[in-house]
Amino acid sequence: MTLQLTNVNLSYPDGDAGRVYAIRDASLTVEPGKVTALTGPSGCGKSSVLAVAGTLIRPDSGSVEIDGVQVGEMSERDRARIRREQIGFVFQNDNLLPDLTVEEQVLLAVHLRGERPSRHREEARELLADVGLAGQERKLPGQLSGGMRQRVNIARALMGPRRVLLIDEPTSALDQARGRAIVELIVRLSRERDLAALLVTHDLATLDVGGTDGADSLIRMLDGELFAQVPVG
Ligand SMILES: Nc1ncnc2c1ncn2[C@@H]1O[C@H](COP(=O)(O)OP(=O)(O)OP(=O)(O)O)[C@@H](O)[C@H]1O
Repeated sequence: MTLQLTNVNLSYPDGDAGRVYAIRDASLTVEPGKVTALTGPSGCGKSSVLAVAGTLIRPDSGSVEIDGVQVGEMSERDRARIRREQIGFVFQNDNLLPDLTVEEQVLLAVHLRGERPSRHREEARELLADVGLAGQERKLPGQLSGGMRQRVNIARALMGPRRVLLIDEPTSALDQARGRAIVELIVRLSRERDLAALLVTHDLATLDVGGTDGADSLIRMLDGELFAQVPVG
């Protein structure tokens, strides 16, 4: 499903009646099965773009569409449903709960949707095997490496019928080789599952943009503006 932002503007209140303009007239399209990387200096607005794309924040103006459906104009209740059912989030910090096993972390996503986790055990196991964690299902996060924890995070984000994957700095805690492996995993899963993936990163060395295992395109962001969606070869 295509993710499309068109002419999005976003500002936050900033002290006495001032505003800080985090996103300025930004448009981008992420096609299903493609990974678009978004990069730029700290504070340029990258996380704000993810928050708008993920229906966590309503923009001041402009539209957000998932598969042609305007999500910006939906009620908060419908936006929350879209978020639960269609959008997978992977954040910088893995947010894993220390007392839950790897399998339980992944099944938590199902539980939060109000479904019975026991019905999804097989799906969770297959997903964990797919991200390279077969045999690790009963481990606790404290027993895993940083790269393995990020894989759990990715598996959790993919539980259920996802269409869009939003990823914030997934490699910041990893060395370059492990970071590259995580980006390759995100690319492979996005292709296999036909997900529109938007990946924020500072870590250009892990992207291999235009390569067979790398991101499909790269957008640069500066002071709230997006520049050139480049399909680099
Ligand atoms: N809740 C908020 N209230 C006020 N200002 C905010 C808020 N969130 C972000 N900002 C401001 O909006 C601008 C964009 O922030 P954002 O976090 O989107 O940037 P970023 O590129 O993701 O930064 P980083 O790479 O450091 O995470 C910054 O000037 C920031 O200070």
